[in-house]
Amino acid sequence: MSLEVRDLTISLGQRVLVDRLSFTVADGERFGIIGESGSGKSLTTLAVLGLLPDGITATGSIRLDGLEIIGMPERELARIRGRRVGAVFQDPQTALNPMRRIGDQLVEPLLLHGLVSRRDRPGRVRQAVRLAELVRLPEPELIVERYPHQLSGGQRQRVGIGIAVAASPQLLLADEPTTALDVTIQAEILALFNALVADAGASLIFVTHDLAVLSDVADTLLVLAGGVAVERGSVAELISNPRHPVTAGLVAAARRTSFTAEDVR
Ligand SMILES: Nc1ncnc2c1ncn2[C@@H]1O[C@H](COP(=O)(O)OP(=O)(O)OP(=O)(O)O)[C@@H](O)[C@H]1O
Repeated sequence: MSLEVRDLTISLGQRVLVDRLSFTVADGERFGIIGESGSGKSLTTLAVLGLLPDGITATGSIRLDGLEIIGMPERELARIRGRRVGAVFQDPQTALNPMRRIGDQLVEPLLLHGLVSRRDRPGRVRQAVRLAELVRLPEPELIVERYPHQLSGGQRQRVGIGIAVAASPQLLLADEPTTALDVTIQAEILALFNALVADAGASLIFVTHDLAVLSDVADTLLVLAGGVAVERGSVAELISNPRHPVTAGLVAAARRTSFTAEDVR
């Protein structure tokens, strides 16, 4: 799945929140969007999903395999979300429904897109267990019967990822999916993203404020500041030779926290 964003401008009335942003994500590419809080990362990913909050508008062009997302009617957007583009957000606690079993939530996208029948209970259970296995949840047959509060934070995020990849989308959007997790769990989840996109041949857009995280899951990087793209390039290149002060600040912050010895050499 390729994504082509051209002159994307996101506004709230007269206030421009994202200003003429352009980037391309090739088929199978792992693309990172990084920037400080308020730089426009989340609005950019929401625009790709056609999910901007009420009152916020987008102009320009967002093409998914040539299909224009901006101005697309809601019914058509609903056919794309979950099916062609999967999304994982920061907080698995609020993304999951506390009242529904894990298995039911995992298969929801399959039901929504007609890939399994609501009447086919054995089929639904099989699919739920398959997805639990895919995201490496322990005891898949048992865990699909549980409720979100019975899982750890890392396990809940695995469920969130399972839901995102359930209908085999060819583009996966991840907005700070590891920010709420502690560092060891974070590393496991990043490894899972890498394995899933490699196995599916899917493209990944990974959004974060933490360059150390991106060095593990992205090849190419776009740096946003105040709604504007200030720098772009390969992750290795930007880490070793940041040109914009914002990028240099992100490199310094990552060095202080969790770069491995290999990254900072
Ligand atoms: N629903 C909204 N109403 C008004 N302004 C908004 C809304 N959502 C975002 N903004 C504004 O748009 C700008 C970009 O926000 P966005 O959430 O995309 O930033 P971000 O880089 O994802 O930050 P964070 O890492 O804190 O989520 C910010 O100035 C923010 O205040």
